[in-house]
Amino acid sequence: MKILVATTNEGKLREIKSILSDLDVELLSLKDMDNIIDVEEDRKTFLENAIKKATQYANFYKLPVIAEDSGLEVDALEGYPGVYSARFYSIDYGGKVEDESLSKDEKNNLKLLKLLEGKQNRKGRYKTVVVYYDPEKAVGIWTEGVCEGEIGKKPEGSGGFGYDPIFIPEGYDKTMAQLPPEEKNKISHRGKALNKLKELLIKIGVVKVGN
Ligand SMILES: O=c1nc[nH]c2c1ncn2[C@H]1C[C@H](O)[C@@H](COP(=O)(O)OP(=O)(O)OP(=O)(O)O)O1
Ligand SMILES: [Mg+2]
Repeated sequence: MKILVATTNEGKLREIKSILSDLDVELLSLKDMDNIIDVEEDRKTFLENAIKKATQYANFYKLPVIAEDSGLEVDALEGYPGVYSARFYSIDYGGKVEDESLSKDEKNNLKLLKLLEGKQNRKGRYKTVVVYYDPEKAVGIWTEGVCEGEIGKKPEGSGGFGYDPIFIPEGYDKTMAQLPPEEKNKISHRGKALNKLKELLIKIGVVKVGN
């Protein structure tokens, strides 16, 4: 069976495909589709945004879909960036970063480090909500994952994506970007949520293990 991994984020796509690689399914990406629709993520929670992405993509492409909404919540910033994580650099909270020579991820990380300058409490966590939705069978499942950690003082490492160069997982003394992908997938919010989803999909007979 085919499942569309409906994300525009290459880093997420890579990790989702790797974590689900033991399933007997063909994982498609938006690049395999003839045309790409844009889903506005205007909801207040990861769950609502993930449901919106999963249902809109699934109903448009008439395929079972896995979609995800995730982000970083920082205690000293009242939980920001949260659902604004992808476009944190461009929102009013904490000011905007307009240096067009930087990538979106670099602008997000620069803004976060600036807002945390001199702050003792650097605790934060990655959160994700993953939604599986099959419009034909009217099956919808969602799972969530959290990875506790803290924000480092400067970017380190070249692995992963997004906030990984400044996110130090609990129990580690290096950033997520300094961990090999398989190690990140074992401890990450995404790995936890997708392994829960895998278990449920196998339990209800939607997928099997083995290629
Ligand atoms: O493991 C992660 N390591 C580092 N950063 C991460 C991670 N997981 C989410 N993040 C950050 C990246 C992005 O700035 C935001 C997700 O935003 P989010 O809207 O869910 O994804 P997105 O817009 O990149 O792609 P899409 O919506 O098409 O799935 O949180
Ligand atoms: Mg997004």
